[in-house]
Amino acid sequence: MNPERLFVTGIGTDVGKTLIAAILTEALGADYWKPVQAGLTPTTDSATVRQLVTNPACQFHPEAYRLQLPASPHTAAAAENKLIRPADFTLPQTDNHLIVEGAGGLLVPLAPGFLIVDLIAQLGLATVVVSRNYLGSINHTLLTLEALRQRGLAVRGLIFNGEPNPSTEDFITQHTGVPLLPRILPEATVNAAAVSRYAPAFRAAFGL
Ligand SMILES: Nc1ncnc2c1ncn2[C@@H]1O[C@H](COP(=O)(O)OP(=O)(O)OP(=O)(O)O)[C@@H](O)[C@H]1O
Ligand SMILES: C[C@H](N)[C@H](N)CCCCCC(=O)O
Ligand SMILES: [Mg+2]
Repeated sequence: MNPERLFVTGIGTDVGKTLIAAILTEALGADYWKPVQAGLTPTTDSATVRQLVTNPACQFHPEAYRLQLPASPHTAAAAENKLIRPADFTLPQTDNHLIVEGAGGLLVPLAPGFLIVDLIAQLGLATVVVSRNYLGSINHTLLTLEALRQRGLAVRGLIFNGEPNPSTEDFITQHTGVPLLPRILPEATVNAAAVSRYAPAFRAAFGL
């Protein structure tokens, strides 16, 4: 069976990509890679996923760029007199399933003329899109899905995270025809137990 190689993107920053990357990593027993980490304190996304995952099959690959400033990666890089180079991004060597987490949303800049969406295309990965409900999230979700469609990039599934909103979710689903993966509810505590609870539904969704 071909391993799943998925890029977790979202409709913006703070929508739950790291939580969902942890759930996918746990569910598939996958490797995890965050190519660009902007902001190192209080913690990194890779360290967070490490804490949330208990499946011993999971391996963690080092970031290509670790930048101090919690800002857009192009800004965080400039603050350290660095320029992010597309050639520095090559997929980690593994035969395992691989979950890759972006930074912010799809059109976040890494360098002049090089956005997160260009990185997805360069790596040749299918996407998982995370949407979180807030007023304005319909527009952000449709724009994200349209940008992927225009570039011919595959969507393995859309995940609604947080407080459900049936009217919003039904419109997005019907308008785009995008496949859905299991939804994530608001969790009182984001911890390994919560991640483990969602893993079986995701294993089933991936036919595992
Ligand atoms: N379903 C949920 N229930 C409770 N808290 C959540 C849920 N989803 C996300 N959070 C919390 O919301 C915050 C932002 O989530 P997360 O860090 O996963 O966002 P992100 O999309 O990965 O952001 P970034 O662009 O910085 O990588 C975190 O504190 C996370 O624990
Ligand atoms: C610092 C933050 N948590 C993310 N790592 C980067 C978010 C970049 C957003 C840029 C933008 O869309 O304006
Ligand atoms: Mg994250």
